[in-house]
Amino acid sequence: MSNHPDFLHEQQHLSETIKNMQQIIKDLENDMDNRVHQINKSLSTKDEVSAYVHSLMKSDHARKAADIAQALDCPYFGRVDFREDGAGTFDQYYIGRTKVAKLDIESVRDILVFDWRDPVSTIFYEAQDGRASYEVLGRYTYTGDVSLKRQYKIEDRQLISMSEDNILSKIMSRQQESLIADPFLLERLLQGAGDRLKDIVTSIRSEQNQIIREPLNQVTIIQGVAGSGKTTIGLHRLSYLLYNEKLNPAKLVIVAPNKIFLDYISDLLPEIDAQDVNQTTFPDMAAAIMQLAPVISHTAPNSKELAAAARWKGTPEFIKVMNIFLEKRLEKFCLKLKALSLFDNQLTITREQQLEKVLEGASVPYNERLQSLQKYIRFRLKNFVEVYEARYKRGEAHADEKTAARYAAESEAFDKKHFTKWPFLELLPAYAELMQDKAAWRKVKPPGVNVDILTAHTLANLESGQVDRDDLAPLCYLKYLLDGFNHVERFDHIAIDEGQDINLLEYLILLRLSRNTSFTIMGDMSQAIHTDRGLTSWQSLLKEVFAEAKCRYYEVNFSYRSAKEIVDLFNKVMPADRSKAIPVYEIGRQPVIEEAPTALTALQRTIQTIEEFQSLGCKSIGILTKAEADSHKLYEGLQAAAAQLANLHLITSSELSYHGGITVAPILLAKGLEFDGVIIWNASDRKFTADYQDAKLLYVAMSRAMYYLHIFHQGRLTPLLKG
Ligand SMILES: Nc1ncnc2c1ncn2[C@@H]1O[C@H](COP(=O)(O)OP(=O)(O)OP(=O)(O)O)[C@@H](O)[C@H]1O
Repeated sequence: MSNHPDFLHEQQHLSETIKNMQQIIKDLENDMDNRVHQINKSLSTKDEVSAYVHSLMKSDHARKAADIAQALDCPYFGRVDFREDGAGTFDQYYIGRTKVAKLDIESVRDILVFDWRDPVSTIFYEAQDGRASYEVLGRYTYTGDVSLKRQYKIEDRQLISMSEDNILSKIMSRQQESLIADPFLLERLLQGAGDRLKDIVTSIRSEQNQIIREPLNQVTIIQGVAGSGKTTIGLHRLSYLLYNEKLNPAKLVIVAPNKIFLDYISDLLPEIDAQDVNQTTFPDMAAAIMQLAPVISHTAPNSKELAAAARWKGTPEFIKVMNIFLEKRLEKFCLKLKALSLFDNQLTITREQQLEKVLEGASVPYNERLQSLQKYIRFRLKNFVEVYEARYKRGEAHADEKTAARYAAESEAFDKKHFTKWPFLELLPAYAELMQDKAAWRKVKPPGVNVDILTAHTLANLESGQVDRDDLAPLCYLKYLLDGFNHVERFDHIAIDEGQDINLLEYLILLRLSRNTSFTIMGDMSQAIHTDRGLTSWQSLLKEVFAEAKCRYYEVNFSYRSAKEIVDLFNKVMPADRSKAIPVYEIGRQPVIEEAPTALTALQRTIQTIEEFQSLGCKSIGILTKAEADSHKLYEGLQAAAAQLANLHLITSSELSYHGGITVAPILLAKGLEFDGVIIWNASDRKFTADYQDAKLLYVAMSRAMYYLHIFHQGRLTPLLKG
């Protein structure tokens, strides 16, 4: 560190860089001033000048100057020395959060600091064993030797420490050795959870870097164990794509599981220049697609039959029922079509002509087919009336004013009457009708689903003015079949977090919103804890939705969140065939499993454990329950029994923001979040049976903890934690 032989040299380099940066800021500002000066002469009015100045301030120069000024405190965090094969000397590349370059770049030396997203920076993240390569524009590859990879800690423009440790190879090869090989990574991992997710640009691992830099127009799937950095990598990937592909952030969207999660990632996005990317949840997206916002009932299915029905509603099989229903509707309409004869039989629109309009085009939405015929008929009528009027105005024989007026009235009357009974379909009534179309259901026969229960439940819901969460996907798809998606925005890239909880039908909808089948999907099949929705495997997604697409599948198994002691315990909960998480650091304190004989003792011990965690330095503590109702009760209990606990919050399905501090939450809603310490309220055998579903829930709960984990059980301990 400070006794490193190069420390002084690096200190000098840092102060020179800072001086140069200040000069660059001045140059950029002077350049802007000069331009204003020049333009002052050529623009005539004050308004024109101020409009120009305004646009200049928003220009690249102004943004660059602001970015560089912001980077002055810590211009870079790494350096890599690289010599391209065939070249004579090693070049030094300093890597930071923002590119710092002179106004006129003549050689690579004029770039003082490379942005972490620049192609060359990949060497810093991936250099191993003295060789590395990077690719530019997906076409040119540069390979060569790396003689040095250095990491710096710089604060307030001062070099605090530096290190040349390259960890990943050590982590991978270590078995019995110490887990911690990289002091910078360790320091970062021990910083604590804080209130929100943080950026990792200074410590991106090689395996993560590869995923971040995958090409844009493909489906990139990241399957990763709990805490492996999926969310973090996915969001850094968006930043990378925005920077390198020059995308418009408004054309990117993050689909997250809930609003709390969006709040949780909200600090990270501006840090990596991705704050303008759209952020949404599937229900919000669905409201925009459906152009209505029905009340969504959030109660989970209360019987096996309803759970099976809810699951089935998310499969592409449902589209078959919709298609049969709509085809029948269309057929009935077509059968009723008759030739039209108007204006003293001078205008005839044959049945064939009408059929041609209705059946034109392969994938035209149902309502659009009817509209297209309606437009055609209206056009023919209007055209006839206008031509007749023109004829009489020109004084042609057999055309007179009175008849022209009669024809105009006939046309108007026809228009008023003819279309009134046409079977245009509105979304919710159509969905209700579909539920009652027994013949369509008979044709499809959903396997393992009791159709009577499914349809009766859905109809009862619709009658009471609400729909289930699981109806959103079929409703969106029905909207697509009825009216198309022209009213909805298309995206250049869609990033989905907790992708295992999105079902196939939802994916098919998202696919229709994507311009180039460009997706980043992050998820963990071991965390698929919804009984009524989600994927059964990534393979099914690849086969049923992305069969035509270019796909890249990654598995990440290092767990950066939880200390080894916690990872070892949550690994045990999962069935043997599931990928195990590999820890990267340990803290020397085992998780505690403790019986609390009564709910009252559990409450008292929970309060003591919170205080103990706080005395150990925990800033964020999660107290997790299996059911949402238990969270409510516990929260009230804590408020009543421990008024001294400051910053205590309850997360519920209707809560929109995450506050940090002490959080009481049902496991389902704590998904994706992390805490310095976690208390599991009751891991008894009655709450968590040996069932796989319960194992996944417990796995999610335990893996929210970074350093400390305390598990209470009222009654016998769950078999999942025994032995
Ligand atoms: N390369 C890294 N350097 C430092 N910290 C990292 C790195 N990768 C991941 N982390 C940290 O690991 C923690 C877990 O990351 P993240 O929440 O993205 O994981 P996840 O796989 O999405 O988790 P889960 O599926 O359990 O919700 C975060 O605190 C993140 O900052």
